[in-house]
Amino acid sequence: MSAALLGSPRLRRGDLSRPPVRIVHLGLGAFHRAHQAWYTARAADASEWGIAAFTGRGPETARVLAEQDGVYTLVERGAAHDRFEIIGSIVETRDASETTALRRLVSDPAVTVVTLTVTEKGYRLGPDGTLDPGDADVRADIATLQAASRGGGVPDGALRTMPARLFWALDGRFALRDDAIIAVVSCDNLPGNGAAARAAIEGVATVVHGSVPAWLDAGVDWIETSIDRITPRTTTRDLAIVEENCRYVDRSPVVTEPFSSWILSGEFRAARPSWETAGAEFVEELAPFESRKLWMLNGAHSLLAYAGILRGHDTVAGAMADPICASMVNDLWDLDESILRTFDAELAVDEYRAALVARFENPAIVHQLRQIAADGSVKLRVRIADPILRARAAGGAGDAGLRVIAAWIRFVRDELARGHAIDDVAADELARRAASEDPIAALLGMIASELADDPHSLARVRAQVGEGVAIG
Ligand SMILES: NC(=O)c1ccc[n+]([C@@H]2O[C@H](COP(=O)([O-])OP(=O)(O)OC[C@H]3O[C@@H](n4cnc5c(N)ncnc54)[C@H](O)[C@@H]3O)[C@@H](O)[C@H]2O)c1
Ligand SMILES: O=P(O)(O)OC[C@@H](O)[C@@H](O)[C@H](O)[C@H](O)CO
Repeated sequence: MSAALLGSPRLRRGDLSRPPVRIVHLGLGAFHRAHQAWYTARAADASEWGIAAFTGRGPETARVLAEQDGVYTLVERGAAHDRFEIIGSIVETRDASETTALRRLVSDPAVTVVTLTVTEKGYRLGPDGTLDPGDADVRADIATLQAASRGGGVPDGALRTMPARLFWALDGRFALRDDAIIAVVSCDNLPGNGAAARAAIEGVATVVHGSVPAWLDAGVDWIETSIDRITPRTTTRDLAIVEENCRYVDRSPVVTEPFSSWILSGEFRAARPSWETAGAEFVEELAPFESRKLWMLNGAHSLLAYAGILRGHDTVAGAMADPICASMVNDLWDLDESILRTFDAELAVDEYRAALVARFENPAIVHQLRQIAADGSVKLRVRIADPILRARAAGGAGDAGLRVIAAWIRFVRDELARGHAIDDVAADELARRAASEDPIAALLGMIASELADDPHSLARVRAQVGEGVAIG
């Protein structure tokens, strides 16, 4: 029976408890709801920790979830069957434009945690890891904040970027009490994501205040995390599956895989949920775990996205079933592994690798390659260039990684040749470089200038782009 014919009631909070707001989240997308909100809901002290979540760009998710009192269904999709769970940790949902409410909530002393999933590009950092002064939205936000510091206000909708919004909210908190410690927990796929969040806020604060405010480190704990749970975009078919199985209408369910991991590092001087009771791990040094995840999972995802699309595939599972793509993934993992094995940490690379194969091959998770392919100019630096550069420094060739960059260059050029718009935060710059005298060197330099300056890397990428056979 079609879901539309079932006439089921709308999902509501009902008897599910409503914990008080003590966490503010920025970036109310699918991943936050599959991951941090799920860990918070399963923690032993879940009844004490409610989340007020803000979208990043548009009001739709906040509006739809508000109609359901913030409650939604988490569909855990294994290869053989779905498991349905109602999550109630989000108790308030708001649009990104509501910065007055954001500042009020972050200023509440009961709130001691801010989490972030605003995408890699949402940090507005340049290649040197500091706030990008060339970003027009950043410049506009700084002008708004400077006007506010001269006595004006910041009307809702005036701030466009996460760094400015979070700065404005934290500045409000510390204007009231300078000892109100809070933790900012970045959950985006960036290496050193806590430091990245700090750099973004520092960049805004330094211009607006003329100096680094004391609260930046005295008041804020910048937590590093490695976050892992494959969460594709929800489809209309998923809404129907939820209604058919749960007999209620949920207009905003989230579908995710059974696997989940959250590794955190850093001191929380103020209170936080006991996420460890829900399976989160706390470690002294995060970097090795983060490299394992970003290089092996996200790096292979990007490989499958570009090589897979070039070879006519749509999804991760579809591309993994292609022996050429699967063999490229294996080669990339050999490269990653050769570096990870030199790290002083128990990384269980063999087990991680075997688990990744099963996760990527899960036929029930329909993860669109085009979703992963977006913003390659930002993502490849982290996922692919980093292991190549380390391999080159250790005397290796790094060819398996260079092949991924070659696939990306072919993808970009193919898309442009077909007249398609490239889904990338630097789409204009990509088009400019692709039309330059030496497009391969220019595009490679966008991922890492060191690779464009390295004769071996440039020659390999030229050859691999030219070969074409292996990737398309
Ligand atoms: N989906 C996953 O499997 C997964 C897994 C691990 C980590 N992550 C991290 O979470 C991020 C979000 O993933 P998702 O699946 O929730 O995506 P999504 O598209 O469902 O949600 C993204 C959220 O970020 C906001 N956003 C987008 N661009 C922004 C910008 N420029 N500035 C501020 N906010 C912006 C959106 O409005 C939305 O709230 C990823 O980019 C990644 O860093 C995702
Ligand atoms: O979310 P992005 O865009 O950074 O990357 C796309 C995928 O590689 C990513 O979402 C993975 O599914 C995720 O990181 C798994 O934990």
